[in-house]
Amino acid sequence: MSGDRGGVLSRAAFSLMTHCHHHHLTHRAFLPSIAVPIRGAAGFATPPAAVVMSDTAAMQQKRALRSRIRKALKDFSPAQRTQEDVEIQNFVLNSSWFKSCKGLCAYISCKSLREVDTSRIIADVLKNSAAEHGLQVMKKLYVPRVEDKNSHMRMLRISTIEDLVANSMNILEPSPVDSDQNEREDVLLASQPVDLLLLPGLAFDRHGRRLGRGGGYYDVFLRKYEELANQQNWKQPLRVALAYSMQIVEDESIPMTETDVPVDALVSSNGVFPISPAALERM
Ligand SMILES: Nc1nc2c(c(=O)[nH]1)N(C=O)[C@@H](CNc1ccc(C(=O)N[C@@H](CCC(=O)O)C(=O)O)cc1)CN2
Ligand SMILES: Nc1ncnc2c1ncn2[C@@H]1O[C@H](COP(=O)(O)OP(=O)(O)OP(=O)(O)O)[C@@H](O)[C@H]1O
Repeated sequence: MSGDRGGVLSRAAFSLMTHCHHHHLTHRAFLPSIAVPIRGAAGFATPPAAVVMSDTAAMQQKRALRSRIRKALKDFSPAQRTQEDVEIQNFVLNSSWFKSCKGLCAYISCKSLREVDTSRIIADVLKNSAAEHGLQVMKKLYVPRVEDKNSHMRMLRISTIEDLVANSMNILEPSPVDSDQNEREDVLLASQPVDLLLLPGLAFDRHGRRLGRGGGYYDVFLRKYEELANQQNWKQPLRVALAYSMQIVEDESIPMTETDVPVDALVSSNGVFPISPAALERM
């Protein structure tokens, strides 16, 4: 840590780091030395009170960071964006944790929001000819549908790209019922767990902190799913965020508030960066 510029947050981050040195990060050659797990093996540690800066200060800092990243994304050259889209999706598609996953939640990327493209990943999951799948069972895929403005989003199961319709924000999302008028399965009501969550966001850091678009949709969903998995005695799914290199920011830039849920790993055009102990074990 360089000095104490960040005040409370910086000291808190340092104390978190010193608690986590027993994870042998040096064994992972591809992991940058600054990537340090921020929670214990039991799950996400609620940060001590001192870690949480005043909520209004945090909100202002988040707002400023959002507009900085939005601007950078606007200025990102289409050619470079496309290149990173290809590389990021290749890292996911070629990974053992993706190949072996039986169920996942993923976002349907939106071009105008300049989100990391997920179309090849979605297409891969939904490809359904027996020849392509061999003996593998099809992965169950759940994608977001916004239900109301109160940070309420459901993850509904789709089986073809045709299940998606554009919403008022021009994001593709599943219709609530399928072509047979059956309710789609909600991942929070499913009898089987998912093992992977592919997450969007505006900014991320090497500790797994994540800044979303400010709706709280994902934070609320991630909490609910964590609770469900705990109740059911399921293994927690890996929370993996997809990020353009410009979306990965320095350590002190993303303030964490009480409701923020960190991610287990990042995938950027530079590779897969496991962060949490669960990620280090499984990736
Ligand atoms: N592809 C995708 N689907 C998703 C999300 C997402 O981030 N990406 N969501 C994750 O929450 C939910 C939808 N939430 C959203 C929240 C804000 C905006 C949006 O257009 N924000 C504008 C600014 C709007 C404003 O503040 O006036 C922006 O970020 O530029 C879009 C979706 C569910 N589905
Ligand atoms: N678990 C929760 N329960 C209730 N409100 C929440 C929860 N999580 C977040 N919120 C609220 O949602 C709003 C947006 O939060 P925040 O700025 O952290 O969202 P974000 O991380 O950018 O968005 P997202 O999670 O959708 O990507 C805040 O007002 C926050 O209090």
